[in-house]
Amino acid sequence: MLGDIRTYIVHSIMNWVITINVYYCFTVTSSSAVSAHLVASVIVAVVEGRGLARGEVGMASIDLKNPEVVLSQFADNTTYAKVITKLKILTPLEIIMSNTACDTGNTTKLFSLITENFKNVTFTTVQRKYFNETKGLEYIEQLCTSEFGTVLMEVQSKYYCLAAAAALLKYVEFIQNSVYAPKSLKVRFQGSEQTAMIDSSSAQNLELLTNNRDSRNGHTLFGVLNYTKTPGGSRRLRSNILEPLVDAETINTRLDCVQELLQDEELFFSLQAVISRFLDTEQLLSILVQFPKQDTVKAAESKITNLIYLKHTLELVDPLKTALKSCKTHLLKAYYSSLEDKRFGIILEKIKTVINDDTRYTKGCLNMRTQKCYAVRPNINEFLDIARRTYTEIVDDIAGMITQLGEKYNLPLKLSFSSARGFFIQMNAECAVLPNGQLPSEFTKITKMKNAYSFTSADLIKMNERSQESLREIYHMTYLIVCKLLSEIYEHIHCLYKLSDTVSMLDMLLSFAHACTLSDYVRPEFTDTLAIKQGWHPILEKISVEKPISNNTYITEGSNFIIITGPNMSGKSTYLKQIALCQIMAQIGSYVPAEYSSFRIAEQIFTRIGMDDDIETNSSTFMKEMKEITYIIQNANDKSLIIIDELGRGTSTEEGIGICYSVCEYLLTLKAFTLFATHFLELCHIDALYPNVENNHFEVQHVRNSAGNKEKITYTYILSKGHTEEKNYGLKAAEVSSLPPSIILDAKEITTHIARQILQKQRTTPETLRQRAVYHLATRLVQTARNSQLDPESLRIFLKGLKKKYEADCPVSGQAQTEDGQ
Ligand SMILES: Nc1ncnc2c1ncn2[C@@H]1O[C@H](COP(=O)(O)OP(=O)(O)OP(=O)(O)O)[C@@H](O)[C@H]1O
Repeated sequence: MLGDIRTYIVHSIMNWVITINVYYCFTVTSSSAVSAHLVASVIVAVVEGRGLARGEVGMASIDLKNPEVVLSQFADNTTYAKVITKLKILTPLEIIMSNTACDTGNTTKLFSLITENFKNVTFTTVQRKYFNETKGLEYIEQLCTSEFGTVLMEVQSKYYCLAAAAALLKYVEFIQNSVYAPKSLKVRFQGSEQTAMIDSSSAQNLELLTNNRDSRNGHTLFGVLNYTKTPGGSRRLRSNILEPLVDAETINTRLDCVQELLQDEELFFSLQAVISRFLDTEQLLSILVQFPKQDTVKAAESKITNLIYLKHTLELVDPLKTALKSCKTHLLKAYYSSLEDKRFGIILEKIKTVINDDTRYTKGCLNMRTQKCYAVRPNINEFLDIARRTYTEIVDDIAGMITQLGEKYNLPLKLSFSSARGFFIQMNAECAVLPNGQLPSEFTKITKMKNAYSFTSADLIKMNERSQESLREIYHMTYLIVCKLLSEIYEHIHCLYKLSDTVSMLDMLLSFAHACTLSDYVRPEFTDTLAIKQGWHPILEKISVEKPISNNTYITEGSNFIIITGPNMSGKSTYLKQIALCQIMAQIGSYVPAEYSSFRIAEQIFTRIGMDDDIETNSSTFMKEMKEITYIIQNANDKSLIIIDELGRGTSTEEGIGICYSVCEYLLTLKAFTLFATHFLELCHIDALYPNVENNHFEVQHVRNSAGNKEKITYTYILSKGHTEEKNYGLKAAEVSSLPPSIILDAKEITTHIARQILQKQRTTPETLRQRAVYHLATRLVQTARNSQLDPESLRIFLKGLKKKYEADCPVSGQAQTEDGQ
């Protein structure tokens, strides 16, 4: 009987309510809402060792939307680059540190650096006593689910991350006004060695998540790859882009999946259809594992909502299994088996004993309100059934009243609902003829939006209150039933961790496959060589109408330092970024924009790009350059990929060349793969001293106009061997710009004059003549040595000796000068 009434009410409300203000109390699942998912919700506690242990840092973080505690502990250098990078990746909402880190007059360097780098993040200090490793261990023993219990072995003697965990969990329970249920959290220890490190300024330079032009648009690597359907999927993609994998086997396992998804269209579409119906499973878990300290109506309503979400989520397990049933690759099969966990079925069965079969997650606040109101099966609580009958009658009365009012005033009135106003009346202004152009005085709180009037009446306000009152009763009684139900299913709930992991991973892999279908990407291989055949820039492809010009890349251990030259606007920066982006794409398990590609796994990716001043840290262009290059020098190793796009441009030419030269020489001592773009053509000659240096340049074409008197540059964006032969290309680029012709003419004259003066001076000084002779001799010797049958080691020793001699004879400022003064 009650079931019938309920069905009747649901239908009648649906018929009467025309306008429903859509309000998702849970995060919506469309990809357009991605930015909303990226809103900061992570709290991090950081603590540093004291005395001899200074530099040893412990971190613990938790995402308020995901019940997973991530612990890490590592030794950092004096610039605290690792801490800052890790924090930037986490994009925290709040950072917690010990009050002893900022004792008056005794602020630690780590504290100053964090506050300097995270000016917009809430910063909280708590007493040092809360950073207590014993308490931390207790917390983890108590809260970590048995499935992730092995973490205890990993962190047992890692005092700093345990101390950070203690402060973090205490603090989060305090601010959330709730406690975590025993054995309910996933706790993970994250060693820094499992992922490649990309520092935050490189992430910015490469436009991984945001671009320098507009933080909202999707012209970023994230934008290129993000076709995820769930908030968890987009979060996973984001974190993978910032921290790509370094284990070729894991990457290949992912690539196998992407390949299968691309080859099996049916699998792709059926999987995507199921995945897109999932809600934010991590957030759901996060709420389910917390017990509110106080029972408020809001808390009650939220628990009921989440139980409905839980039912919705569990009902998707079977369709997901069906979609995965015939898959072939290892990872997809593993996900299929993880779904065979019996606990999904057990929880769902238990839920169904209390919750109506047809109760489900629906969009729209009134729909959800109705679902919550009638969620519990009839005959479980007699008083609940009576309260729901009362509610039904009130809603019926409200609907009847609106019909009567419409007839009374002969107006096309409609009943509407919003979470803020409750029930209210709406009327299309165009369909109504108002006496004296005014609404009857009975109507109050009138607002007009476009062509629709919204208003209420004193009676409707009273009825709204009554409906709210009876709803509160219903929620309260439902809440008690739901709590009892949840207490029965708690022991099984941790299978949801597996599910959320499966869903977010599948979502990300589907997203990679989706991106591939829109452009011809290729599956990367992992070898000792970075070889890209006809690769292109994925973000440029998204922005431009025409497909970008593609280029080859070939870097090996024997030829690991590539100097790139070419006029302004010829495509150097684009090419450098394209290589780093392809490397990241490959290391997260995505296909890459190329005809063929092979990568050497990079443990770190460094970039130095751009000429902007950093207003935030009050650094000049030059200082910013120096800071970035220092960071690279301090942290790079043989497995790094280093991209340097112009260096030493913020100071005088001679000093700039000097800096570039010495930086190159340092980097040449590493086996890192380095790409170095420069306008200092003097640098190109370094290949004479180092056999592992290679010169490449971007070609341009000169086209004369029909009268044959004016030359125009055409950019080919094609990379060729050797260094550029172009001269005065700055002036040529300026000609294309809107700089007035008179200024350009002046500039040309001055340039010619200065060049002539320099040449004159160089030709005449005995020192220059000597240097030139040494240079030519050195070049010839190198060539002879290369042509000889010397084995690589002897050749290296020979060249090193030669270099020393050359340096002694020929100081840096005069090093690479050739006859025409270049
Ligand atoms: N491969 C390409 N295909 C098509 N267009 C390209 C390509 N490379 C670059 N471009 C276009 O040329 C513009 C300039 O390229 P880029 O900034 O890479 O030049 P650059 O050589 O680094 O210039 P500068 O030396 O002045 O910094 C880009 O904004 C892009 O629109």
